[in-house]
Amino acid sequence: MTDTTGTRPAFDPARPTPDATGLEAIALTKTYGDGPTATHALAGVDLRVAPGESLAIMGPSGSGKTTLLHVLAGILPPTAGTAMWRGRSLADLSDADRTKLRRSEFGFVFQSGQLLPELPADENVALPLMLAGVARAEATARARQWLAHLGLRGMEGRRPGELSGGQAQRVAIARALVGNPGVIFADEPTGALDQTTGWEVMNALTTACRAQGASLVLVTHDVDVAHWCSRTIQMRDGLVVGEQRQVPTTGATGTTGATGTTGTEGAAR
Ligand SMILES: Nc1ncnc2c1ncn2[C@@H]1O[C@H](COP(=O)(O)OP(=O)(O)OP(=O)(O)O)[C@@H](O)[C@H]1O
Repeated sequence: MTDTTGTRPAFDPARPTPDATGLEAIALTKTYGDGPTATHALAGVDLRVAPGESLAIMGPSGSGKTTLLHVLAGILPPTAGTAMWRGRSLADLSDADRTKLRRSEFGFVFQSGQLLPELPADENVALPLMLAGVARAEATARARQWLAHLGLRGMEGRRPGELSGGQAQRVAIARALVGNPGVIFADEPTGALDQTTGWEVMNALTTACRAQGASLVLVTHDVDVAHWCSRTIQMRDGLVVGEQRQVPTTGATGTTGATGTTGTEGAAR
């Protein structure tokens, strides 16, 4: 399948490329503005996230974490370099195909506020399926299954304002996963929650990602949250400056993650 120019492969979720490799960033840079006020948010990031891998992105405020997440997810275009999903450069896709890819292959969980306040939980979760063309009855049935799976049986009809912060985040997780995406992008998903609720949400998020075989890319300031992932990278001034692999925390054992090896400069590939 090609785009209207006949030169560019269009995204076709039914036909992943044979060398499908998950997410990849090659020499990514992102500059906001220009001239003397330009901000170099990403200064050359190389990164791979394997299928099914969970990656935490940490670093001081302003180090480029959210920018990296947004460029990897195709929300923001890079200034230079390449962001790839399953061997395809996101920049090579038309806007329509990039939107299609985000809807079908990527799921998103943000700190808060991403649910539509006027819709009940089941309709919030069903929405991405309906946008992808799934009939309402089937979309709602699948949404309710996910809500039950995440411990929200009986809350399908509640609007976001009638849910606790942790319950609302689990609805958001259900919405992110209902379309069976290959990767979940999460930006401070527990940032608005207390520690206990944050633990429950991370348990739900990582368990669901593992069950689906989805990768997880998570931005956090909280080392305990990062420990739910199998790898952590540290960013500073738009660069990856360190990396640890770790045994992730799992709710099944209740253990916190133990750091395995500690990487050094630019060790993210
Ligand atoms: N839309 C924008 N326009 C201009 N500069 C921006 C924009 N978004 C981010 N920046 C700047 O880019 C740099 C990186 O921002 P980014 O939000 O990626 O950092 P971060 O590590 O996620 O920060 P935080 O932990 O505070 O959320 C910062 O200096 C920020 O001020």
